[in-house]
Amino acid sequence: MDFFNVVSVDEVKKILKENFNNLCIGLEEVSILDCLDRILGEDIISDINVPEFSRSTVDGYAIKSSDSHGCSDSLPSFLNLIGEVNMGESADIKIKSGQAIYVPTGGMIPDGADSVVMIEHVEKLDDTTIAIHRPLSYGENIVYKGDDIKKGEIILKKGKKITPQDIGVLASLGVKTVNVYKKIKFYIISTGDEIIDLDEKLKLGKIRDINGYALYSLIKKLGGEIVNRVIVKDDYKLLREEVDKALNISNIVLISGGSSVGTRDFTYDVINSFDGKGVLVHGVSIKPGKPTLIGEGKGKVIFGLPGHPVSSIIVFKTFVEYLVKEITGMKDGINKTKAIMYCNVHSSPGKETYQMVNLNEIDGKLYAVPNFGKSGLITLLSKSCGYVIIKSEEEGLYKGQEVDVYFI
Ligand SMILES: Nc1nc2c(c(=O)[nH]1)N[C@H]1C(S)=C(S)[C@@H](COP(=O)(O)OP(=O)(O)OC[C@H]3O[C@@H](n4cnc5c(N)ncnc54)[C@H](O)[C@@H]3O)O[C@H]1N2
Ligand code: MOO
Repeated sequence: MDFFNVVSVDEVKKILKENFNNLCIGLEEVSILDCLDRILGEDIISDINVPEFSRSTVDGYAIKSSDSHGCSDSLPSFLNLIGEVNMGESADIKIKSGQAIYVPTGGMIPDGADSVVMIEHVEKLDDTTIAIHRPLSYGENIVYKGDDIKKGEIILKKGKKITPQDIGVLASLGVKTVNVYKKIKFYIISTGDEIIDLDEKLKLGKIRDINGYALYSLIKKLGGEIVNRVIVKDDYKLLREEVDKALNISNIVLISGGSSVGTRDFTYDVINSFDGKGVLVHGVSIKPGKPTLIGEGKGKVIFGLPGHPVSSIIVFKTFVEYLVKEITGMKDGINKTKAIMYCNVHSSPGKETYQMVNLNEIDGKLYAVPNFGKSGLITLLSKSCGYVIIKSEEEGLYKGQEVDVYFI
């Protein structure tokens, strides 16, 4: 007998996409100094070329490269030095064949020049004559106008998680503020008569709130905002009151514990008690994490995460992160690596199994070494760097098989 109406991981993702993809969180304008790790809410299109003028990458003499062709130590090219370009100023001087102009690193390349010979490769014979001993190719030591960024180019795409180097790009364009997605507001509720907070005295039968703190940190890492973190007793009325409050001030409510079908598991009934679609998912063919609940109330998302710490974290990573990425179009780069299975691992067919692993480098090859343990043990995760996913139709993974290791 099964009290759950179990659906697959892919079905859950489909349900999330269909029901919450349009969850409106809106955009806000922030200074580029405050936009690190935020999700860009607009394409950034350059309205200038960067650089706006061709620049020298060395201290040297701007010349026509053809004037250096064929020269050597024994047969130098002699050029007429006609002036210099000042840093930060326009080079309103033009060179012809047989002429050279001094240019500092970053200085503007004068019209007519197509290369810069470094001062170490030049012999200055007098104030108006230099000798070049090695030939230069066309474009040598020059960054051309628009080489970095072209006018009209989409240089940063909507959905990108903004990095320090992106902020450098924005500065190069003279962009002072950008539109980013507002931080998704999360409300974390840990339920259970046995759960106590860190400052309470630990008595037999009680355990500390692990999930509240781990979820708090996962949300921060994901770029969300935590509006509140509370512990609520196993009491329908108290839990309903707290969720009601949460739905009014957050976008996503996370309730950990009480998601199963025990006599003191109230999350299911609480989710169904609000205006809205109520429970959409109760039970996922995933291990750990089977008793997961997902629902909608007052237009907001409610996740009932299983109480066991490993399960709640895996479910967060699998579904909450997925939803946040769907809503914001967030692309945050590579979060996995290829490795070789160190040994055989069995799974529970019919369930997508998340097997914790560590990465070990042996003879230059990266191995995924499994860590075994129960989903109630938080150290199973802290001792692991990630997990491998065994699909529900597979019976396990084989020693030597190539796998993807997802970082936690
Ligand atoms: N009859 C069945 N019982 C259970 C099933 C099942 O299929 N049939 N599934 C088991 C699985 S798998 C899990 S996971 C748990 C999930 O149950 P709940 O979500 O209702 O969680 P609780 O019963 O409240 O707690 C489970 C466990 O986790 C500890 N816990 C809860 N919250 C926290 C927290 N914030 N920090 C640290 N630890 C927490 C709690 O003390 C329990 O030990 O259901 C199984 N049962
Ligand atoms: O699935 Mo439970 O979530 O194994 O511990």
